[in-house]
Amino acid sequence: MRTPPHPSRASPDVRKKFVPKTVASVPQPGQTPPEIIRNFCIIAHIDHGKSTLADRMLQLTGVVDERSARAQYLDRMDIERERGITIKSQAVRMPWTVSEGDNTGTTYVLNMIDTPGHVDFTYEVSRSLEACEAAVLLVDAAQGIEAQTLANLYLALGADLQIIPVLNKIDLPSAQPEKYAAELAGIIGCDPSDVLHVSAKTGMGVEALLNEIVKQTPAPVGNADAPPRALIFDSVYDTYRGVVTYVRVVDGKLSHRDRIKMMSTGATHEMLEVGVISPEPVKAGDLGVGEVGYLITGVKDVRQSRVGDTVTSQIHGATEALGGYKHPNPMVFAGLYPIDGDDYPTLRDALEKLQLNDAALAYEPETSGALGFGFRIGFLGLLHMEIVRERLEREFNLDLISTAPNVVYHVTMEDGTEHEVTNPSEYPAGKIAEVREPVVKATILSPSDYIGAIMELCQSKRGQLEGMDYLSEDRVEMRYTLPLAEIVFDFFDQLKSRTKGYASLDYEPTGEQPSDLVKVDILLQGEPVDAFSAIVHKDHAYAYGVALAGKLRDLIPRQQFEVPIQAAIGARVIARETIRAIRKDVLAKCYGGDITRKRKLLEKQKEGKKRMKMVGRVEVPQEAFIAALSTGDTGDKSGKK
Ligand SMILES: Nc1nc2c(ncn2[C@@H]2O[C@H](COP(=O)(O)OP(=O)(O)OP(=O)(O)O)[C@@H](O)[C@H]2O)c(=O)[nH]1
Repeated sequence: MRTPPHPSRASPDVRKKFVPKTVASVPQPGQTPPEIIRNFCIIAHIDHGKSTLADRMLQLTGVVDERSARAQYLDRMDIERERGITIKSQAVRMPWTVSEGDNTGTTYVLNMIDTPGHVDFTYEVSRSLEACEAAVLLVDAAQGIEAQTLANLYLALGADLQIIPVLNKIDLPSAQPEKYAAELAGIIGCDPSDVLHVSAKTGMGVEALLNEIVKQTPAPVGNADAPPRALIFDSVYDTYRGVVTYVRVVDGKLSHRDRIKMMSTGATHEMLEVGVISPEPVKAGDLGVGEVGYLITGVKDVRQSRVGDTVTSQIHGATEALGGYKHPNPMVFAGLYPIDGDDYPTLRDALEKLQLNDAALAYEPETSGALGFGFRIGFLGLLHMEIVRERLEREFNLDLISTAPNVVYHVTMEDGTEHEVTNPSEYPAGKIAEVREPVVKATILSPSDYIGAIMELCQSKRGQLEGMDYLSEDRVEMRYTLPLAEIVFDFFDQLKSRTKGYASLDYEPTGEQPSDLVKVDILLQGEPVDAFSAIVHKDHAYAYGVALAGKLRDLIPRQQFEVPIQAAIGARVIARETIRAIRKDVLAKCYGGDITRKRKLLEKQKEGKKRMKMVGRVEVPQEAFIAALSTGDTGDKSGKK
């Protein structure tokens, strides 16, 4: 094959041919003037097509070529890909040469931040927003506005972002662009003709959207001569490189030669690398005002590089941190126990590794009389819990039992002492003056046909209607205050089934309220089984006790003696079931004198016993724990998981 002449030695025409046009004109990291930077994010309700739109933009800007494009390029985690949801935010730098209007031909640097859409990860969305000047508000043209469309819009408006309204999936036959453009324009306060129409799937309208992003997004503003300040909006653990921290530079310059300081803790670190993602990491010397990129230090644990914190340089650093740092507090707790007790050390190591990548994950060891050694784990919400559990089982090959999830209660005793209860079995005994539980502000969006069904559901879950608005003649927004404990069970499933899947839900914590709560214990043969204790509202306690006792009666096999199952509040028994005695003679069917066959049967019976847990004298099969503790399968909290 003939080697082409080196561009510098070739004739001017040939040189043109060999120097790709884009490379020459693409501004390099650290040397990009803020005037040509556009930082934006895409916000939407779950499944409205953010990741697909991001893919299309990567292709159109040439960052990912046709060949290496794969669906949801930015969703890198296996679970993200399988479930089709985004868990961690991602940021990509894309050059875009405007193809229409005033600045046609000018190349800009777009930093796109793909955000997660689920309520559990709202904190990540709010951090990503801080790193941007504009938000593309994406709405499915066949579905219209949903609860998280609104929640995310309010977050974006709160962060002072320019909102670019876009209807997606206009290729669908069921799309109703006119209707939903009017709805969208109504909530933003723009003209329906300002709403862009795209199909992330076919790519239609995406080029026009990129031009519009350049036009509408304000350029970042910052002081280039000030000490560096950069906002951490994401932080991930990489097995080979340690913690990779994603930042948006607000002032000054972050250089790979700097030693840096985390302003919330004062911890300093050596900088090993800075760079940008495009779409794979590209090393750079510096990152200047308005730029979005990553930095790598020797840090091995994401908790030392917290989302929301400000990075500055150790020498001549900034003195004032950027606002808005908030520590994500776990909202839901559950016990996780290995089914095989020998796996406890593996579970401990696995949690340690997972925490490197998940700053919101909190855990501490706990022991249960029934389940043995395990951990009490704090999660941001139920989806977070499911994901952690799935990752533990899948990535570390563990079989786990999880106890029913519960929220954090604050208990004040009559003598004035305070207790924080994250595990029902630690509920204090004695004279209680007040119990407070967390409450949330829930927003439900639904076709107006289901108002009655939603009200009924919320009432049964101790909800308080705070307000109701019609978004259009047949869509309504309902606002409720609800105890978080009622939402973490099966509220969402019930809402979906009662509204044929049409309602959507978003919620945010709003504090605590005093409530009439009691602890219900389950006793087997008079012995309390800690794993089954639950804190429930007084009005639901009876139904809960009856349902769980009934369920355990069906799940626990008959033993050689009678086993009473009781549900009790303190010393007062509220429900009772009995498992009648049986003497199971495995040899009964084995008449005749074949001794080897008899021995085999006895051996088999012994094997079976190994999978039982002894609770007092009662043998409880693992399946009984799993089935009884599985979320939302109990009494008035029934529903599918
Ligand atoms: N017909 C059609 N389908 C689309 C379009 N955009 C996205 N989809 C489909 O809609 C589904 C959801 O798309 P995603 O891109 O995963 O949605 P998302 O908003 O990123 O979801 P999360 O990351 O979970 O918040 C996928 O099955 C896509 O193939 C579109 O323009 N037209």
